[in-house]
Parts: sequence; C-alpha cells; structure tokens
Amino acid sequence: MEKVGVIGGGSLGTAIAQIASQNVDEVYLHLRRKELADIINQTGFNNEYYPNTKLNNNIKAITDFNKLKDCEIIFLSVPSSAFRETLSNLQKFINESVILVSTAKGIEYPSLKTMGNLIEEYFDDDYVSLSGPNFASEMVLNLETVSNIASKNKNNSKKVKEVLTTQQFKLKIIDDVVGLEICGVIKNINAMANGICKGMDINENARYAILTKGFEETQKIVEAIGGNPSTVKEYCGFGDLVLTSTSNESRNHTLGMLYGQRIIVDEDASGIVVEGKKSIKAIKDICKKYNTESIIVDFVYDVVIKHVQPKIAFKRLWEKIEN
Ligand SMILES: NC(=O)C1=CN([C@@H]2O[C@H](COP(=O)(O)OP(=O)(O)OC[C@H]3O[C@@H](n4cnc5c(N)ncnc54)[C@H](O)[C@@H]3O)[C@@H](O)[C@H]2O)C=CC1
Ligand SMILES: O=C(CO)COP(=O)(O)O
Repeated sequence: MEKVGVIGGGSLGTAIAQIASQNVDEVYLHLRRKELADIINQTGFNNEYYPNTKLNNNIKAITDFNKLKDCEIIFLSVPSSAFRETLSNLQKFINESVILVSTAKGIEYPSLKTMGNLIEEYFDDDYVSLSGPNFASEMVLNLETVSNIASKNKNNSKKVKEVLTTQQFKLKIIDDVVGLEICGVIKNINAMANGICKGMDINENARYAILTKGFEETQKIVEAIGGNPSTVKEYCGFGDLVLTSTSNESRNHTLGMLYGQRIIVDEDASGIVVEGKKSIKAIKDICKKYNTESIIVDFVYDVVIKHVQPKIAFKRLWEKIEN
C-alpha cells in the first residue's frame, strides 16, 4: 500500500503512524498545530508526546486535510469529543473508497452514539473499529501488543490488518463492531472504579471482586446493546479491562485514584484526555435505556458526577455485591 493517513498527532495517533510506517510508503500524520508539525518534519521527533522516540522517516506531519485525498486508509485517532467535528471537517476532502478506522474509546453524549455511528452519519457503515489492551507509549516503541479489529466489511478489516501487522503488533479480526466499541468505553469506567478503590486503599480481595463484577456487567451491557457477550473475553474486553483497571499508566485509573483520595482536579484544564469521565453519563443512560443494572457504573457515577463521598459510595456498592 502506498499511503495511509492518521488524524490526531497525540499519543495514540503517533504510535499508529509509527507502526503503519513499517508497512507502507508514506504516512501522513495530520495535526492541528503547524509548529508541532514543523518540529516533527524537521527533527523526526514528536517532542510533545514522545521526546525520546525517533519517528520513521516516511512519516510526514501535515496540517491540511487535502493531503489525505490519496490515502487508502485513514485512522481517526482524536478523542471522542473531537470525533464529530473531525468527521464533519473531513467530509469534503476524502474519496469514497477510503477505509476509515476508529481508534477512540468513547461515546457521544447525550446522543449515545458510538464513534462508528458517527462515521455512518457522515460516511458509510463499512468503517473499521480498533480496540485492545494498547498503551500507546508501548506501541510507539514497537513493543509486543495485540489489538482486535471489527467491521461489517471483512475485506476492510483484512486491509487494516495488513497495514498494521508487524512482528510485534498483532491483530485479531472479530465480527462484533458494537461489542468491541462498547468494551472500550466500559473498561474506562471500570478503570476509574478500581482507581477510586485503590485511592481509598481498599483491600485487594475487594478490588478484584469489583473487577470480576465489572467483567460480568460488561457482558450484560454489551448484550443489551446488541453486541455479542463473548466479545468481552477478547483482547478488547478482558485484556483492556484488566490492563487499565490495574495499571497506573492508565489515565482513567489514575483519575479514579485521585477521586478516591478526594483530590479533585480540573482534568479539562489539564488537557489530558480522560475518556471515562466523559462516558459516565452516557453509559448510565444506556443502562437505563436497556433496563440493565450496573453497580460499577452507579458507583463511579455517584463519586464522580454526584460527588458522593467515596467511603459512602463504596459502602453502597459493597452492600449490592452478591445480594
Ligand atoms: N493513549 C493511549 O494509550 C490510547 C488511547 N486510545 C484512545 O485514543 C483516543 C485519543 O487518545 P490519545 O491519543 O491518548 O489522546 P492525546 O491527548 O494524546 O491525543 C489526542 C490528539 O487529538 C488532537 N485533538 C484534540 N481535540 C481535537 C479536535 N477538536 N480536533 C482535532 N484534533 C484534536 C490533540 O491535539 C492530540 O493531538 C482516545 O479516545 C483514547 O481513549 C486508545 C488506546 C490507547
Ligand atoms: O485505552 C488505553 C489502553 O488500552 C489507555 O487507557 P487510558 O486512556 O486510561 O490511559
């Protein structure tokens, strides 16, 4: 393949560009800021996100969507809150045959639309979604990683797999697009739930009971929304749920810990992307809409949205465990 595009030159977009650049002639990495694009093109470093990692020479930073016209595949690696705006801006610049790949783990509120639903609104339904236990900081270093991809169009999944597969980065194709996307959203809420418990210094037995419950409830929610509950056993389900619920590298887990310690930060002002916080109201509404109870979603909603004291919220959560 000759050219692929990546929109969003942040942690994940830069890592995706670095992986794809091993298999294609040219990767266009689209950024908003010209200063950063110039630095990448002049030095080969995205010094804001990866100051110590040299990017491959065939990665070209761009700020103009026009350059994406000849790309066969475009990865959308902006946060979910920027997804609609990005699709709308992109509409007049790309050809019909392009394969769009969503890598965001979020959901639109209050529409409750997945990123795939948004792509359908502006383009068509043969997009590909990618999700897995994938810290971008490891991917950019070519460390061993597996991700799931799903699409209604198997050929498109195969093409995306071809473009990203390296000796270290593996991809497994599955059929369940909505299940894959929802797993990526709910794991962020579980990462926050476990972070809150860790921040409160809740004992390990209890924390892993909560993680087990989170796994079970993810299956229920995925099924309710029309996905396949067995998707939750995949890399995008179990793998990502456990990774981000237990690692301090996860921003969602870290924000949860701060809430557990009653340190309230203005993460919007920090500019750090915490998808879980943005998804709580949406998942709460989804549970209500599909008549599905989730004690983990309620716990995070209580602490983060309603500002219930973590101790009181935990007591309520524990009362509901296996009752
Ligand atoms: N960082 C990670 O390890 C992983 C992130 N993801 C997902 O990828 C998505 C992006 O996350 P990160 O790359 O980590 O975030 P980031 O903050 O590192 O990068 C986001 C990029 O999007 C750009 N952006 C923000 N708002 C924009 C807008 N309105 N229009 C155009 N560009 C905009 C930012 O300038 C930045 O370059 C999230 O949904 C996240 O859940 C998924 C897997 C791993
Ligand atoms: O999704 C991720 C890893 O799979 C990244 O998690 P955080 O957004 O919590 O950092």
